[in-house]
Amino acid sequence: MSPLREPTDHARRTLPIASGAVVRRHVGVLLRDHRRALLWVLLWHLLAAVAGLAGPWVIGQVVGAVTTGAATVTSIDALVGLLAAALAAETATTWVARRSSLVLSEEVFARLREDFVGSAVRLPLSTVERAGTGDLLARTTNDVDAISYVIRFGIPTVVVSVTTVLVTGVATVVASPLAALPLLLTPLVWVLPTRRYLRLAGPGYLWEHATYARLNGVAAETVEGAATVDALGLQGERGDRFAEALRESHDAERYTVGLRLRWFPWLELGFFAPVAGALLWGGWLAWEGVVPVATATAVVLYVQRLLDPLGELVGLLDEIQFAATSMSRILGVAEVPADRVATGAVPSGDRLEVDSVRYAYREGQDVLHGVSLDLRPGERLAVVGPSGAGKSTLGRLMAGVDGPRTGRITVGGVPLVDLELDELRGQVALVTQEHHVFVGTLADNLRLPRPQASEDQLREALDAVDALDWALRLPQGLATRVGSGGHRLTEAQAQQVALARLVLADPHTLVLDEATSLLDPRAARHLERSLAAVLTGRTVVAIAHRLHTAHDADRVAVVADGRVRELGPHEELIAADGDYAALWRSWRDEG
Ligand SMILES: Nc1ncnc2c1ncn2[C@@H]1O[C@H](COP(=O)(O)OP(=O)(O)OP(=O)(O)O)[C@@H](O)[C@H]1O
Repeated sequence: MSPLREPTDHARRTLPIASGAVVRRHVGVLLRDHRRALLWVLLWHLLAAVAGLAGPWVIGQVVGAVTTGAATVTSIDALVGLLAAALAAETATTWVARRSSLVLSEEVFARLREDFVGSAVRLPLSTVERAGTGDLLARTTNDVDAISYVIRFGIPTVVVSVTTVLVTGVATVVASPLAALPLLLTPLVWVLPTRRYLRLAGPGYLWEHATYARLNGVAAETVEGAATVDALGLQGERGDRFAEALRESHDAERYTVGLRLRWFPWLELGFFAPVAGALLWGGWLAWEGVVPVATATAVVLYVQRLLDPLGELVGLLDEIQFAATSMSRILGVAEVPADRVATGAVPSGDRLEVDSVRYAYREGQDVLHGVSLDLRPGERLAVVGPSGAGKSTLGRLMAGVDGPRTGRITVGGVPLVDLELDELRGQVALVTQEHHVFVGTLADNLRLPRPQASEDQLREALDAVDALDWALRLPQGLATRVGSGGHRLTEAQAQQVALARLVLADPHTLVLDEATSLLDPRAARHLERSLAAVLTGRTVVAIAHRLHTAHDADRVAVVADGRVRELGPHEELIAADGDYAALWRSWRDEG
């Protein structure tokens, strides 16, 4: 039983899957947008199929002439000449037809891929985090590959096969409706098993795809966390997870292979029954003199000509079914609702305000319960509290990464989620330990927040974070390629690049979440200097996991159980002798 018929927690948390109707509509739009090219492709294939009809007809005439004794050398020569001309015409039209359908499928695939990339890069961060990278990775790789195969090879084959089957089928019936009767055997044998197969294959393939997503997720997580796996000796545990994900994939593949195995024998029967029927029935009709030998021969050859295209079509039906589920997964990415809608409102001032904010990662489980905070421009606010209290969540909301479930977080009176992302990043930014260096030059990496920044501005930003020296010493200076496969930057250098980007983005408010805690102490001290340079003159919310940073702040907010318990300057909170004073004493005593 496929687990997707009863959605599991995993299935609920993955990205959406588009319905069959959406997939059909989208395919309709794709075909409509390429209808001119499609019409040409159909026309060429039609010509090729018509040219292909001449062969069996000529052979039928030769057999008829020989068996009735009416053959002369001249008439046979003329027929063979006709056969050669028909073959040449078929070859030429088939070549043109195949070429035009390959060009069409490449265009359709390119469009689909561009649409998908467009939706994928617009996905809200919180959605990607909740779904895990595995699901998105599987959609970008396995699903795109499955569709690519069907579009590149499937569309041309379907067009060729359908036109050949239709044209040849019509020619068979026109040649002799009576001799063509065995053609009916195919649908008779196919209908029921194929309906059953198609009904079960859709959910089966969806399940199979979901298991690939899990497998990709486990693989990506293991590679990303390789150092942790090594340090904590988690090889066994990761191995077990792989085994479990593989087992599920194996079960899903077994299920779909089982479906195919039960369907294929009926297909085979449907192929060969009309050929055998046409031979026996046509032979008998000719023997009895009901139809001429030439016609019976042509009909048998026509029916036999149907075998290849029908075989291709049926083989593809399975691939198309598989690709249709991939298509639902790819189109599903576009169904994720935007987590912000820019209203065009312009903030008046730099004041960040948090008003009665609630937030839940999972429905019905709030982790922030009505938080309110008013940041004074230029101040430094430390947010402290026990682990799991909601500090990082509050930080993400204050930086506009996620929107609150209820309540408002505004800058200059405008909710953060009403701002364009570019505009938002110029107002407030989150600084974490994650600092990805993208593949490209160092200058490309620095220009991400400000594509128009001049070389001098890049140097100034690097200088501000004390990184200009090493940057200029790189093999090609700022033009050095960095990121995966390029010049390797150290952790501290990568963090400095991230800080220099902040200088270029120039937000008035920064939310710092444990910015330096993963570095070795020497690098951390150096980085703290760089960080201090970036912080100067800005409003700062520091998610303080070590209390000494709280001591230096203008005000301290104590967060516990998703609520702000205390708020005020360090000295005042100590004097009040509440939660903060207790935390402070225990930290000082440990120190
Ligand atoms: N991505 C997530 N999905 C579901 N729950 C989450 C997620 N991130 C955090 N939580 C939960 O939200 C609550 C608040 O977590 P948060 O990380 O904000 O606390 P914190 O005070 O920053 O803790 P720490 O100091 O340990 O980082 C915790 O109960 C945590 O388990």
